[in-house]
Amino acid sequence: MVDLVTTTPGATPPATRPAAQPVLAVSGLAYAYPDGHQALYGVDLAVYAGERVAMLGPNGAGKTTLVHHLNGILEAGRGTVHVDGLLVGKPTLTEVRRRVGVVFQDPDDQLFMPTVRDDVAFGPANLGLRGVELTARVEEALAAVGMGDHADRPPHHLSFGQRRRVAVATVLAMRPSVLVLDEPSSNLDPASRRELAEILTGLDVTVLMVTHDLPYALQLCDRAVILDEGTIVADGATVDLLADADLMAAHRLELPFGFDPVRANVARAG
Ligand SMILES: Nc1ncnc2c1ncn2[C@@H]1O[C@H](COP(=O)(O)OP(=O)(O)OP(=O)(O)O)[C@@H](O)[C@H]1O
Repeated sequence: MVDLVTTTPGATPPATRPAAQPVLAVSGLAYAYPDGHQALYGVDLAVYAGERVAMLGPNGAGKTTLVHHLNGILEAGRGTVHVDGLLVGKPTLTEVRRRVGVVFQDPDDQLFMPTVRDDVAFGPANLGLRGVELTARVEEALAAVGMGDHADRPPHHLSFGQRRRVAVATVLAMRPSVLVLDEPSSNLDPASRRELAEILTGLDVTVLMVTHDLPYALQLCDRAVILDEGTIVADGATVDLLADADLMAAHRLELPFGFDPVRANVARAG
């Protein structure tokens, strides 16, 4: 993108300088499935570098439909999606899919090679990486999710939680601009859930996380949006959204019994 503001080297940028470009910019996005079902009605969302944003919403709200637009699995009916300023569409699909790493709910949708190493190498090898460069990329991604010791195992010999971590590594190996996670805590036992949270908070990557696990959203994401009936109905600090009982009830969002988001947020910050 061309920066139209010129500055003297070393000088403070003028106040008129445009705000940072969002990593992910969704504008007026609407989509109807081929059977005519309207799943999205004009979604606007901007996610900035370094943010971790939770996307909340009841069943059928349109969350998965929205995610499928972020890397071009679905084509926008109306509106646009930009990734790093790049318009998502047929001409940009390869680059968009490198920049938007989607980790699906079921790791078995993502792992299909004989070994963990082969699975993690698959994406970067398709980008043309070979030899030591490819090996280094795979090792870096596996180390990031604590699976370096499992590189030569067949993915189907791993536990579900381990397979989910490898699925995250397959995406990290592409060095994406944004990591999109669909229900990352589903089917994990409490220890695996906690370990994945530690991994995700330790990564230096922008995250958009779709989840029904509201405590997990609070633990991992300072900001949350609520999508309902195909539109974004709230966007703000996760703790504020979760503490708004009327908002939560209006969108069929329920906290676990006894969970106090304000207290949990204080404990998290401390
Ligand atoms: N292939 C399809 N054809 C027609 N309608 C669909 C299709 N897939 C999803 N829908 C409809 O689009 C709407 C949004 O579905 P979507 O899967 O995006 O919701 P969601 O928020 O991800 O739900 P959940 O929390 O249950 O995963 C729903 O009403 C759903 O029935």
